[in-house]
Amino acid sequence: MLGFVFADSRRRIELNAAQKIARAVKGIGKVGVFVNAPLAEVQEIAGQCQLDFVQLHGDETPEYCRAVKHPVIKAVRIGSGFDIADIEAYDVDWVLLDSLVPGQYGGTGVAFAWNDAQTLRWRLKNRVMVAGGLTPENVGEAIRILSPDGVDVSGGVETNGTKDSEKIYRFIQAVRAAQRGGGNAENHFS
Ligand SMILES: O=C(O)c1ccccc1NCC(=O)[C@H](O)[C@H](O)COP(=O)(O)O
Repeated sequence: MLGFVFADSRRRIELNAAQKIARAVKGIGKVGVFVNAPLAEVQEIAGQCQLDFVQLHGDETPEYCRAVKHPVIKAVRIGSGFDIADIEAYDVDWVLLDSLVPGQYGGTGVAFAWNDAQTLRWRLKNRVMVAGGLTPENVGEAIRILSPDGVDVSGGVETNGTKDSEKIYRFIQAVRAAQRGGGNAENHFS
């Protein structure tokens, strides 16, 4: 999947540019990343860019997620003291486990303690994606520990703030090697 960040971020993409890329891309799931955006705005952009998924990284409630007309990837931030029941309340297609860094909603470049999230991972009925500080070097270990259905990477495949095709290639190779070792993760870049 390919992610378009519409949230406040150095990676934010303008709507026109996202539409052009979305039209050109075939055979890859298109994901829009939002943080606490008004529902109407999310629906409008999702329609205009023909998004396959809406990825919500803010404080969106389970009710908000249910109201979204597109399949939802709900990011939850894993730090000390998270409540599994709160996360289980999300009846969404995917739950994305990301890192808790105060003041940041995503794209932190920080990994969370994968071992501490194993119970959560296996309690969730949703498909599970893992994010946060993944790199070509560590993604295999994250897959080995959590057996996610997908992985999501941003900063770990960048050089000087720009996506780096060589790192993306190595990341995919590392995911495939981990899949051969028993994991089943897909790739997702934003
Ligand atoms: O990437 C951003 O700048 C961003 C900003 C605000 C909300 C979400 C954002 N990204 C969402 C993602 O899906 C990232 O890929 C994910 O958080 C992992 O990022 P990283 O730790 O850099 O791999």
